[in-house]
Amino acid sequence: MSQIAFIGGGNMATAIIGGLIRQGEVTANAIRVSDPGEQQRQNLAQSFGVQTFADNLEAVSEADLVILAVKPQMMKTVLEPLQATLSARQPLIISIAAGITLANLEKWSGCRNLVRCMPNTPALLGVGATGMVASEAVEIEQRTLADRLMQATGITVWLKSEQEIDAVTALSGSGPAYFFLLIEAMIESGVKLGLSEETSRQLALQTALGAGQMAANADVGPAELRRRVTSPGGTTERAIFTFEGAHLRDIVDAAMQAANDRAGELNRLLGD
Ligand SMILES: NC(=O)C1=CN([C@@H]2O[C@H](COP(=O)(O)OP(=O)(O)OC[C@H]3O[C@@H](n4cnc5c(N)ncnc54)[C@H](OP(=O)(O)O)[C@@H]3O)[C@@H](O)[C@H]2O)C=CC1
Ligand SMILES: O=C(O)[C@@H]1CCC=N1
Repeated sequence: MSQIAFIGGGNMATAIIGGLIRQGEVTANAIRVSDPGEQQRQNLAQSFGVQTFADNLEAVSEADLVILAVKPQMMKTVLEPLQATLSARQPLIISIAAGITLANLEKWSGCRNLVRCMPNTPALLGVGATGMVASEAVEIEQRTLADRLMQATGITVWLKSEQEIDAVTALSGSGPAYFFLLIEAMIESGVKLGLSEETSRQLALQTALGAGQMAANADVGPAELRRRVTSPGGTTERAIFTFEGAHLRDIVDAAMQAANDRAGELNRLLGD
């Protein structure tokens, strides 16, 4: 592959570029990033040695693969001025934007070879999770290429249909924030119970890490792992009873439904 262009050099682009370079999947001089922020461009150039541009057209002009990493609300505005160049070159396009459908991406870019991905921020550490779906025109070699690129940031899962990607956004795309919220709340409660901020933070973070690693590596499911912590008549039982009494599962369900619905709205807001 000769050149990869990133349109938008923010949080997720940085995470993916970091993964690609760390894994040796792509060399820095094959990566071109466009972003309006001068500071952002400088940071990317300094951290990774990639080529940066203020002008999107310059970034995509020689690219065989274009990764769209701007906010969903910007997508139409960003793609329409690039349409003539993109439709003439027909690069593989990978969009990581929440909500924006393959149909709209095709309409605005003039490209048929499209992959929609939903990564998440742990991609920064190589432990990301990405859901993926491709348009019908995408050839097997292009699917393999997209898969290899995203695997540089963690695991990939190919979805049965595009309809599933909003659910992936609600689960793993936004999901890190749910766990961070729980960690924040646990730290605050630890302090209320008399621990120092530092002790509470240290213990909450290590507990999150340990629980995540156990859940990922155990040969039993999370319900059984929870049961093993919960001594009959003990402390965990009281805490879980409190969570269930406050309908934690319904709260999680409502939150994920809201995230899923918002993904659809982000696409509809941009209209045709
Ligand atoms: N953050 C996350 O956890 C995840 C995000 N995503 C998706 O990734 C995409 C990017 O999100 P994220 O990285 O968080 O957002 P960021 O705001 O960090 O990155 C977007 C970047 O695009 C730049 N930008 C704005 N306008 C243009 C333009 N016209 N041309 C080129 N670049 C432009 C922004 O610059 P400036 O800031 O100056 O406007 C910014 O640096 C979104 O579509 C989001 O849905 C997907 C999965 C997870
Ligand atoms: O909040 C958002 O819209 C993006 C998509 C998934 C995570 N962050």
